[in-house]
Amino acid sequence: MTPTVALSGVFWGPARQPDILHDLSFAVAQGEVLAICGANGAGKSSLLRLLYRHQAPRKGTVQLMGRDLWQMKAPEAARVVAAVLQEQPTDFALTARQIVGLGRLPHRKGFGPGQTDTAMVEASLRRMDLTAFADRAFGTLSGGERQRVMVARALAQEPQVIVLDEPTNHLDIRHQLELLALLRGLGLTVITTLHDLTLAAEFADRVMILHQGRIIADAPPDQALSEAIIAQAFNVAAHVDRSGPAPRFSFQLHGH
Ligand SMILES: Nc1ncnc2c1ncn2[C@@H]1O[C@H](COP(=O)(O)OP(=O)(O)OP(=O)(O)O)[C@@H](O)[C@H]1O
Repeated sequence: MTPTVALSGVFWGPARQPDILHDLSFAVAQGEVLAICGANGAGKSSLLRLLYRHQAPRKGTVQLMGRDLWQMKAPEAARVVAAVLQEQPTDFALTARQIVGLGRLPHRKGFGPGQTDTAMVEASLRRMDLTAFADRAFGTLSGGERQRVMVARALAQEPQVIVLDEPTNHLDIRHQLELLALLRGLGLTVITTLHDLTLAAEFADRVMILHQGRIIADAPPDQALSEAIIAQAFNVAAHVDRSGPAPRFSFQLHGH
């Protein structure tokens, strides 16, 4: 089966500067949940930007559903891949419902929203437990509520792939677990960065570890999140206790 997302020999760097991402090759199957972990500056957000067609690779190819992402027009790519990002470049005066409605733009044919658009927006609001906040201005919502609006907007986009940058930031424990369970339950291909290794271990089918722009592990969580790999990626001494139902990670600075 054609993978949903496939990168082959991808290099990327800012204009006139050296490469930041080096020779990335991997494929993600339909419905797979991939967590990308790594230290600050490892290249996680840069990699995500290649997946939602924000920046083109310097070398190599990024394919969606077997097609080169850069051969697609932007709205076509937006019908396949939705992104939930840290920065929220939205008008704070818009209501939550209006922001979720922006997710329908790649699907709209006529001028105004049709019945399907309205139904999708309402379903996405309900799914993210946002019905009570639907008419509030985005700027008046808490950080966690805003994050849920951004996820609802991505759901309204009806994508096949959802790309998320640290989606659990700002969320309390219950909403973190709920969001990750919901993402798993969608049956979509999910590619997300996660700083929390415990959440990555519990939630992802596969964990990719980036270190200085290179993939140093790409495997099921118990293999990718080994003490040796964590030590290399984060420059700390790591201990993984696998005696319980879920792995427990503890860390120490070297020499302490
Ligand atoms: N447009 C750019 N111009 C210059 N440097 C950039 C640019 N984009 C990214 N970088 C640099 O590339 C490196 C990787 O950045 P990136 O944001 O991808 O890391 P990250 O793994 O997401 O980090 P964090 O965990 O801190 O969010 C960093 O050193 C960053 O400063």
